[in-house]
Amino acid sequence: MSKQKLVLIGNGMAGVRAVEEVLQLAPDQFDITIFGSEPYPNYNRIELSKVLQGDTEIHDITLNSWQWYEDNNIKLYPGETVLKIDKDKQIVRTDKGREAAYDKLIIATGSLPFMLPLPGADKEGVTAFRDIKDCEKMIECSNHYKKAVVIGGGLLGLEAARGLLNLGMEVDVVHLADYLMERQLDQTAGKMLQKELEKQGMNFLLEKQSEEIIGTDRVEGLKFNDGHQIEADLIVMAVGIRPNVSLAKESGIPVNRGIIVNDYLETEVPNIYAVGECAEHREMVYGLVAPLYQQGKEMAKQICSIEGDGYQGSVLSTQLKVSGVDVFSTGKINEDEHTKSLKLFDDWNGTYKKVLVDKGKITGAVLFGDTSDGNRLLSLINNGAAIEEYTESERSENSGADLISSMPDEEIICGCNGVTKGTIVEAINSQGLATVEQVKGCTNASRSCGGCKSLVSDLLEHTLGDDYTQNEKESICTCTTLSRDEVIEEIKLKGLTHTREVMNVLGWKSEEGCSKCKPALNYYLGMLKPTEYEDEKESRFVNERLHANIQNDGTYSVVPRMYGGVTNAEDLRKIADVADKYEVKMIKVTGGQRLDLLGVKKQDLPDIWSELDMPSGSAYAKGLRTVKTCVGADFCRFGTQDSIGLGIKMEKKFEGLNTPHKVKMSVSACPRNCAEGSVKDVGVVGLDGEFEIYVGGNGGTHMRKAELLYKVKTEEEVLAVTAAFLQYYRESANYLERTSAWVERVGLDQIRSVLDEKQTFLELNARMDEALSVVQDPWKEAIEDNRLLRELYQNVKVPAGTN
Ligand SMILES: Cc1cc2nc3c(=O)[nH]c(=O)nc-3n(C[C@H](O)[C@H](O)[C@H](O)COP(=O)(O)OP(=O)(O)OC[C@H]3O[C@@H](n4cnc5c(N)ncnc54)[C@H](O)[C@@H]3O)c2cc1C
Ligand SMILES: NC(=O)c1ccc[n+]([C@@H]2O[C@H](COP(=O)([O-])OP(=O)(O)OC[C@H]3O[C@@H](n4cnc5c(N)ncnc54)[C@H](O)[C@@H]3O)[C@@H](O)[C@H]2O)c1
Ligand code: SF4
Ligand code: FES
Repeated sequence: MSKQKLVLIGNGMAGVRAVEEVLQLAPDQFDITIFGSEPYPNYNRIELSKVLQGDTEIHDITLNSWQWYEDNNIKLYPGETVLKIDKDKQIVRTDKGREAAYDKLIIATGSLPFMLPLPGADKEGVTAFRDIKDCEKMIECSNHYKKAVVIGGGLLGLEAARGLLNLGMEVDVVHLADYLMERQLDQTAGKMLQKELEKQGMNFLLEKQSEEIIGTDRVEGLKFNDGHQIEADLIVMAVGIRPNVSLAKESGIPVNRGIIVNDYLETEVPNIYAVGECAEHREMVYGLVAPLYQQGKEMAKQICSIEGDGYQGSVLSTQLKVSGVDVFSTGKINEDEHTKSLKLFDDWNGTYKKVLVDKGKITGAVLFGDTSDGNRLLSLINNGAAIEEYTESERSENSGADLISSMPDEEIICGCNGVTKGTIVEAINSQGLATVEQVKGCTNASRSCGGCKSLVSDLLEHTLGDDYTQNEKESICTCTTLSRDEVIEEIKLKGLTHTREVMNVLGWKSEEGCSKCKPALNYYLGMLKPTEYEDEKESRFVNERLHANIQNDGTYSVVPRMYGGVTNAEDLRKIADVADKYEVKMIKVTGGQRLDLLGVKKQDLPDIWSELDMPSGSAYAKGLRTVKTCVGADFCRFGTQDSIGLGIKMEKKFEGLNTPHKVKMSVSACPRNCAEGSVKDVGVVGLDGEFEIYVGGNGGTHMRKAELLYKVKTEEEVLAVTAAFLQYYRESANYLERTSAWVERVGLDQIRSVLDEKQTFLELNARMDEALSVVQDPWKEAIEDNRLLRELYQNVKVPAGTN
């Protein structure tokens, strides 16, 4: 029998999850086709907040890889929009002129951000916050501008505001109501939240009605209806969303606020279903994933002709994803004439709890400061529990393992995916799961907002007991269940030599690997066998492949090496000549004391490197970037040491070294520390007759002050300690883990105990020397190798004199 054709319009979170449900129920029943306007595979929209806040990167938020579509024989048309549904012929038509016939059609077109129709809203610098494109726009803007205004003090607006603060912008939040998140919180919690966020640096303008966006081409300010106005370089509108129903409406499918569906997510047109934010069920339209995933589950049963109870509507719960602030609300949030409430307000500790009760039953809750009871209250509401069930057990006093052990099996651990304690424990026991990542793969718990990760971890600990710590590991990516340590062990044991071989032999789920594991494996293989391993350039991130940082306008930056931040007339002349000849847009002195040629065209890169005839400054590399130096004893009256000389020696020694993440160093010649050693991976500070070596500092988003590792007497000792420290870091850190995170995780005592062992110290130095023995200047290597040039820089002229 030929398969039925299932077509999905909208390659987003709700639609693709529904397809996953269908595949689970009936893997062979359908030929599946998916159309998605966005040019990506299905990604975790929720994590855009974390991308903006700097906690994760865009390439890490994919939910279903390209490979997943292939593995499930799904025809995916990314970047293709369905314009018409012909419900009589059962065909959809796209903007690329494609037609696809369906037996069953799912509409999952999501929502559109609501943009206030203010005069000036079309100016450059005004954006929504809905997709990857918006997120990139804000990140890009933060590189050039200072002042951000977020309109809307709801969940989205506050998460955007936190992200923009992290990106170094000043942030005003403009809100219509008299307290924040008035749709999710009561006034007490809303005001507590405001205080907390003000402490974090946000500025609030409440009860403000925006009237006009000011500026010429680009936004310059925002004006209110009371005449007051504020400056703005960026305006983010986060004032709610509207179901994206135009396609359905124009195709004659009945629509109210959303596309009208019954309990089985069927529209009024035969064989057409709607799910997600575009669907309206019992007059409700939802904007959170938990209800959308419940809808998908019920719809999948119906599509696969499996009897089910149908979707009955959802009790909502929300949690703000801003670090340092715990807020939770569920169900009803404000009292009325039918409700009574239990309230606990602790001004001293900054916690607030309100539980609403209607006819003896719990109907809602608002929690601030301590949200550990959140999921339990949600479960109690869902089960129609009486308030006594909550008050009689004082579980919120407990934490971690105690909290977990007192939970009944039916309590929800992951609100987004509706996964209970019982389901997770069953999966851990029956499938031998040992990590949060594996629980996620098996049950979906923690796959969406990630807010339940610590509960899942507690549950693993509770279920596995002593085995947990031994087993706890995070797999290096979703292509494998193996952790970094296990992969490295297997590479050594089995003598594996190439990334492909590692993936094959170790049973990678995806033959090609992914953007997370490929560069990591390439690094680990190179680190383990520096003299034998041939770097797989295609596995590296684009900047490292091209040896230049790509800029927001598609041009590149060129940073030649200037050891210790010292230059001379000859090098400056070459830089000036190149800048003139290739019309370099800007020459900028970097924070690491280098000269950065900005705005270089890709095809000019090899010529520029050739004409500069200077080594690469590795400003793009996961390796040593710069050694910043102060002027030191030769010129400064406070200087006790030759900081420049030592800095140059360090840079010459470690240049070109591959490390798990970028490494920045500095040398200052006295404790005034002008080269800022406290925020460097390695910061050397000269004292009279000795040097202090500080490690693990970071001046970026995750600020960390470096810690004193050792005091030593000579420059040779500085070089040897730095080599041992960096080699230990190279060998034991996870790929993409900065020294700051690694030192924090491993602990300085452990690092010292390794380096204190004389033999180990010498061995680390020897392995470092081996790694350094194969280092080549990447620019020189590229311009001397025609094949490499053609492969990497297509359309590039090959400089004269190369082979
Ligand atoms: C920054 C941010 C943070 C969030 N945080 C949370 C959170 O913490 N918790 C939570 O529960 N929810 C959160 N949400 C909401 C959650 O992401 C959404 O509820 C969810 O993504 C909705 O899924 P959906 O599939 O209905 O819509 P979407 O994910 O928007 O997917 C719809 C897709 O359909 C495509 N499309 C539309 N029309 C067509 C067409 N004609 N042809 C082809 N393709 C089309 C769109 O381009 C889009 O890719 C957040 C949202 C944002 C923006
Ligand atoms: N952590 C989470 O769960 C999370 C995070 C982000 C987004 N989301 C979801 O994304 C969707 C969009 O979020 P949202 O915050 O935009 O929607 P929202 O409707 O929850 O909040 C919008 C806020 O903007 C305010 N507002 C409306 N008009 C305004 C105006 N003219 N000036 C100033 N303020 C105005 C409203 O008072 C409201 O508080 C929602 O469905 C939300 O649930 C959820
Ligand atoms: S760190 Fe000390 S020696 Fe170096 S420039 Fe500053 S004051 Fe002078
Ligand atoms: S609660 Fe959001 S992923 Fe579990």
